[in-house]
Amino acid sequence: MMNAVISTDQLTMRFRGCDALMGLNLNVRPGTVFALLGENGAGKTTLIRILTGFQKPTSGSARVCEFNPLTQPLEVRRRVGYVSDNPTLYDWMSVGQIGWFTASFYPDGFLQNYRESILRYEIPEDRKIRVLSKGQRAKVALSLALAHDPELLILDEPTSGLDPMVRREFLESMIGRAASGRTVFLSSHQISEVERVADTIGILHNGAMQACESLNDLKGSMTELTISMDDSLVTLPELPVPAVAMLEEHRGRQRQVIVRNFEPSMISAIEEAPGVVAVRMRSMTLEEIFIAHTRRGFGDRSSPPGPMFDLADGGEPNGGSSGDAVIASGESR
Ligand SMILES: Nc1ncnc2c1ncn2[C@@H]1O[C@H](COP(=O)(O)OP(=O)(O)OP(=O)(O)O)[C@@H](O)[C@H]1O
Repeated sequence: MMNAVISTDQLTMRFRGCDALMGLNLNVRPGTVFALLGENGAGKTTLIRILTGFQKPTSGSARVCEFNPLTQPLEVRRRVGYVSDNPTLYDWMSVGQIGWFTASFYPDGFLQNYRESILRYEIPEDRKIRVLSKGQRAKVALSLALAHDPELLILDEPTSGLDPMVRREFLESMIGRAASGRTVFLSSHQISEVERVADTIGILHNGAMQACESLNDLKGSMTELTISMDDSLVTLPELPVPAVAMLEEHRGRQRQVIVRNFEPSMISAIEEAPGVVAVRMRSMTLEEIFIAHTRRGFGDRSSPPGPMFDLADGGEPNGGSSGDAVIASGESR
């Protein structure tokens, strides 16, 4: 079995006036549902276009199913099903014709799988693509991408256009694919949906991977502490090793600190520090973790002295931070 279905080495994509990807190192293991999360413009589509051979990177390299998408695009496409965020289908064909046409590029079994999928989605085969609703087009695109039962399914915003019921069923079917050893790599803005199905999460921000780990590890490693101090000017106590403060906000005498590697047993050490009145800890949802990772200043606190955020001053850093921070190495691990 291969070690990584997708691997990238220092993958960099520079457009004129824009660094879309900045030295990305990524490994996606087989049999996983990997969710790539990122804000608008984070570089998700650029990464997917490189992985599918549609875009040549400025530097660095990528391998998909052990092939180079640039020099071995056919090998890659044979093994990969891909649905872009804006699938282009031949509008003048009917739903049946496009299946028949696409089947000619794939081994036997494609057409039968496609027709079964279309039937399940209740789309008439004789309907022209051009008159389909957005959701029906998405269903046709998904049916085409899945009909050759690909080793790797790459989906860019797969559920946009699908109604909630179909979205849920579709995403849950991805868990079954992963259980059978196939891999699903999807980019999404729908964090709560992703949380139900993904086992590994990558958070991309300004072209750099801020976090890349299993959902359980990511959720288990991040904690929000609310520390009440007896004076708003007292500095926060040092956190016990290996806890690291990643982001800190002031609200008068209260500090909200997002901490990596915090253990409940550390609370008493903080409570005993000078100036500390009370400490509360709370685990974070994936959505909160995502928002924290994409905030200005995240990670700056991991290399003290970090900037302080004062909400009373409109949330702007007053510690002199410039630009966006990255955690530790700034790479996926
Ligand atoms: N062909 C191009 N020429 C110039 N800039 C580009 C090009 N393609 C992408 N970019 C820029 O690269 C950055 C990343 O874009 P990308 O489409 O990868 O983001 P994304 O994470 O997929 O965003 P969204 O969630 O909005 O789809 C953006 O700043 C975008 O403007």
